Amino acid sequence: MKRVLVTGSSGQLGMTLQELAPEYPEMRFHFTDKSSMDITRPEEVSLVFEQLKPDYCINCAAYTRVDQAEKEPDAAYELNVRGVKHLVSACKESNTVLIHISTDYVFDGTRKEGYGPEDVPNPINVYGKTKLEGEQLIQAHLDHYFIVRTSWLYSRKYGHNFYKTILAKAKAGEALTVTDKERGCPTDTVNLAKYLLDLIATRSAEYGIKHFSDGEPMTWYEFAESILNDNGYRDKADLQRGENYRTFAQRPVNSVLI
Ligand SMILES: NC(=O)C1=CN([C@@H]2O[C@H](COP(=O)(O)OP(=O)(O)OC[C@H]3O[C@@H](n4cnc5c(N)ncnc54)[C@H](OP(=O)(O)O)[C@@H]3O)[C@@H](O)[C@H]2O)C=CC1
Ligand SMILES: Cc1cn([C@H]2C[C@H](O)[C@@H](COP(=O)(O)OP(=O)(O)O[C@H]3O[C@@H](C)C(=O)[C@@H](O)[C@H]3O)O2)c(=O)[nH]c1=O
Repeated sequence: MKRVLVTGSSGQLGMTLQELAPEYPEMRFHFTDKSSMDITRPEEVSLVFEQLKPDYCINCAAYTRVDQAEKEPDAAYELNVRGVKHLVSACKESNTVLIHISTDYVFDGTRKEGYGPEDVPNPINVYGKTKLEGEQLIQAHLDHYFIVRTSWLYSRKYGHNFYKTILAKAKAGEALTVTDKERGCPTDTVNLAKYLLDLIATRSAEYGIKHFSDGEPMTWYEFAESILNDNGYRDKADLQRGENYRTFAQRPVNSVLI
């Protein structure tokens, strides 16, 4: 029986893992959120690790507000770098395999082709910079880890994401203007969660950096179109291509993961 500790369990990926957990009876899960294990508090992290002695820790806790991170970089750093540092120390102490989730936004997006795990990151916004620093800490201090970079993550059910924003706006009858200048691969949290749990179940993958997405490159505009189509709103909604939507952070033009 593998003991699996999950952090940030009330986020969209964490909630999806909770939903899928019964399908993996060979694992004993311990789901934590900010109130039961705040990853920025080293003493809380140590205590949970000492009590649980997890074989694996899936880190779903993160600062994910890309625009807001430009205004409060320290808050993003606290969670995505310092929080990760505390997890790294605890994993080292308890001999726990860390499964950490990272992002396509570690790349600058200037390549024409997709980005593979060996490509050199060069983040262009605060969120991406803090996520890259988190990755680097893990690589520097742990031998037994998976850094799984994913992209354009969405859950139809849980949390805040582009999918739910677009659908809510369409349902409210709001006009939608969506950029077609950025390209990436949307990823359903259900598919990512299965990939992560299968890493544990099969124990066949080599440690290191992995890329996981649903593998279908598109622009945000095309993603909005497909969301509306899937939900029967394509004809009813007013969807335009355009750059009117106000953002603070720069985003990679091409962040397709391969
Ligand atoms: N969303 C996306 O499009 C993408 C996400 N990723 C990565 O995937 C991972 C999961 O993302 P996602 O599920 O979307 O993120 P969410 O923002 O949905 O969830 C993050 C969770 O972390 C929790 N959290 C915040 N502060 C702390 C803390 N101090 N200690 C413990 N938990 C805390 C949040 O709780 P609360 O809400 O109470 O603050 C929230 O439940 C992240 O590493 C993210 O960087 C990668 C690519 C794309
Ligand atoms: C909602 C909306 C967004 N946009 C644009 C803004 C931006 O360029 C792009 C995506 O918008 P969002 O702000 O919803 O998504 P964003 O927060 O950039 O999503 C990112 O989140 C982090 C956590 C990741 O790790 C990334 O993989 C990626 O999923 O679409 C529009 O043009 N119109 C709209 O109505």
